[in-house]
Amino acid sequence: MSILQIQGLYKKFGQNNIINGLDLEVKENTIFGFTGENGAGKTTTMKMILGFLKQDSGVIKVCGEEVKFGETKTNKFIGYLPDVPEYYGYMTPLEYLKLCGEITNMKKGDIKKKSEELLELVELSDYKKRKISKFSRGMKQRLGIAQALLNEPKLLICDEPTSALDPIGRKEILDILLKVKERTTVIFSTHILSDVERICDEIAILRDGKIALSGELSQIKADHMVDCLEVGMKNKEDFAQFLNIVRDNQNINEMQKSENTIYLHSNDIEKVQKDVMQGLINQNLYPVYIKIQEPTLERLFMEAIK
Ligand SMILES: Nc1ncnc2c1ncn2[C@@H]1O[C@H](COP(=O)(O)OP(=O)(O)OP(=O)(O)O)[C@@H](O)[C@H]1O
Repeated sequence: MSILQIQGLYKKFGQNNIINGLDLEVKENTIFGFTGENGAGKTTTMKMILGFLKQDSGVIKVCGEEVKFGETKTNKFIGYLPDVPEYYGYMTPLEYLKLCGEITNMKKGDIKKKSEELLELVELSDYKKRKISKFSRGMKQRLGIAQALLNEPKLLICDEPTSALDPIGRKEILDILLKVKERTTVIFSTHILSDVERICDEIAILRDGKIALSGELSQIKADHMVDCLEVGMKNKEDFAQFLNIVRDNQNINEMQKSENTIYLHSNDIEKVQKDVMQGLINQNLYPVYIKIQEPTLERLFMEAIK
């Protein structure tokens, strides 16, 4: 089932077409990486999904219900983590979550139970009675995730949750989002492609106000296989013997070597793969691995935004 559907979305600021015919679909229980260059319009799109900003035209549906600007009806399905969450620094996480629960009319008993459970999930249980003003940025982001999950949303929208964090803080957030996937769908906007590669099942790359590339990350990679076969050999001796197999292959355009690994480039990579396998069998040689290289997300991104 689709949690989010966007069709023909347009948004101008002055004379600038920021969102220009955007179509998007996010399936249930995925982590969806929404990426694009700085200023591509990611935050603008999210604000329209939340009904905070009015689109010029187009339809946005969350859990099948149409989003209407200024109305918060569809936001009952959504938990939102802004890029820089704001807090009352004098409060503790427990007090803050209690306040959020009361504002949204949760039952008293539920607030307490849910707060404890979520603080455990985001690994802040040991800090639940400390003042938020003393928290690091990463801890504030983690508390933001707990807050966004308080009402058990069907969709969690995170706007650049890792951008301002160091590698440890980033890993903590990514690990939490992976755990969160069991209970909700996550849209994760970022321009940090390695983060997308680490946790996202599906991606969309925004370019010129519309989607330049989207789909399952593994499928996109499979569709954009690089014309390069990578073969790893056990040791120098096997590597030298392997070189004799490929040295005179007319289908190989270029060879690169690194330690006991060789990269074979060709316009007919399947033919080279067959020749290499046959050669290995004939010579009774066993590679450590042999694979057609996958493109990196960075390469796909650069191609998509060209
Ligand atoms: N209220 C506004 N008025 C005028 N222009 C705006 C407004 N909000 C955003 N913009 C412009 O729209 C474009 C898209 O901005 P947006 O913040 O959506 O991009 P983004 O993809 O989230 O970028 P970043 O990764 O830098 O956060 C930018 O050029 C921005 O300056």
